[in-house]
Amino acid sequence: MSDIHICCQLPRSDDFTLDVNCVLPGRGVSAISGHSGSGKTTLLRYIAGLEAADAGHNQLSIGDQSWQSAGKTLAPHRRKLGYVFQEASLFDHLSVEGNISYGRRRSQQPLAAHTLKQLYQVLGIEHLLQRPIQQLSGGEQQRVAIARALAGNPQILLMDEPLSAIDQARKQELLSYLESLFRWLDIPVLYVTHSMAEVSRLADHLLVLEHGSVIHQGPANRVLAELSRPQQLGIDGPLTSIWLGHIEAHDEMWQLSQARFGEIRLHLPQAHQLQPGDSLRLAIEARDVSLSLTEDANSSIQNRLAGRIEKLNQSPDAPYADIALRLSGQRLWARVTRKACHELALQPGMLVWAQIKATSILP
Ligand SMILES: Nc1ncnc2c1ncn2[C@@H]1O[C@H](COP(=O)(O)OP(=O)(O)OP(=O)(O)O)[C@@H](O)[C@H]1O
Repeated sequence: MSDIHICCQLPRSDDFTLDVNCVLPGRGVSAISGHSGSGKTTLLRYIAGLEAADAGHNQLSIGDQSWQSAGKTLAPHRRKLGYVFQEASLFDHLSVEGNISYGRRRSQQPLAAHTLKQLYQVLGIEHLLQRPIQQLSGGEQQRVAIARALAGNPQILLMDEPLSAIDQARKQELLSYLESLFRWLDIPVLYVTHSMAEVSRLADHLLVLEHGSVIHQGPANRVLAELSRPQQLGIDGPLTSIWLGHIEAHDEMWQLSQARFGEIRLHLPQAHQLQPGDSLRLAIEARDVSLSLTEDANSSIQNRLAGRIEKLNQSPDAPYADIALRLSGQRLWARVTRKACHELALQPGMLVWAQIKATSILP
C-alpha cells in the first residue's frame, strides 16, 4: 500500500492544537511517542474520524483513498480501520468467537476464513475460541481484541498503548505475539507507546510529538540513534540502539549465531528461529556496552569493536555518562560511570573499543 498522508490543524483547547503535517510509510509499524498530553491519542482519533475537523484545513489519505480532503469527510463508520485500546473492552455476553464474529460482521469485506485461521494461529488464540471472556487473562483478552479489530479486514490498524494495562510478566509474552503479528500483517500499524522496549522491538518508524507537533520522525533506528535523552521526550526505558542486519551463520558447537550489520559482525546466543540470510533486528542497551582504550584480547567479551566517540553527554548530578560512538557506519550508545569517563579521559573524537557482551543481546 502507498503512504499515509496526514495534514491536520486541530484546535482542542485554548492552549492545545494538534498541528501535524507528515507522511508515514504504507507498511510496517510506525510508533507514535511523546509526553503525556502531546497529542498521540488525538492524532489516532483524527485518523479514525472521531475528532471534529474543519475540512478546509485538514487532509488525510490512506494509500490511494482520501478520508479527508477539501470539503469532504469520510464518515468514521466507512473508514476501514481497526482500533485497539489500552483496555480490551470485549463484550462479556459473547464468547471469544462471538466477539471476533462481531468484528467481521461490521465489515463488508471481512477477512477470508482461511486468513482468519492464520490470524488465530499468529495470536495463539485457536484454543480459546469457545471460552467466555471472563475466563481469559488480561493478555489473552488483548489478543482477542486485536483479532476482533483485524477480523473486518481493515486498511490500517491503530493501537493506543495496547500493553499499558497488562502486568509486567505478561507484557513480554504479548510483545512476542505482537512481533509475530507485525511480521505477518501487510497493513500499516500506528502504535502509540511510551515504552522504549516496545519502540525498540516493534517499531520500523518513529514519530515523536511534543505539544501537538512532530519534533522527530524517521526510521526508528535512525531517530533513536540521535535521541540522547529519550526519557525527556516521553520514551521510558533504557537508552537503546537498534541495529538492522542479517544472520550470517550458526555455530552449532558453541550455540552461537554470527550476525552482520553492514561491515560489523557480532556473536549472539543462537537465534534458533532464524536461518542464515534472515533479517535481524537487534536492540542493544547502552548499559550493556563497556569501553576500553585498547583492544583487550584476554577479555571474555567476544564482541569487541573499534569506533570513535561522537558525543559525550554527562551532567554533574548523574553518576553516568552516555556516549555515542560511530562504528563502521553504525551508531552505538554506551553508558559508563562518569568516574570511568574521567579516568579514561574520554573525549569526542577519541578512538575507543566498545565491548558488547554476547549474552546481553538477544535476537
Ligand atoms: N475532550 C477534550 N477536550 C479538550 N481538550 C482535550 C480533550 N481531550 C484531550 N484534550 C487535550 O488535548 C491534548 C492532547 O491530549 P491527548 O490525549 O491526545 O494526549 P496523549 O499524548 O495521548 O496523552 P497520554 O499519553 O496521556 O495518553 C491535551 O492537552 C489534553 O488535555
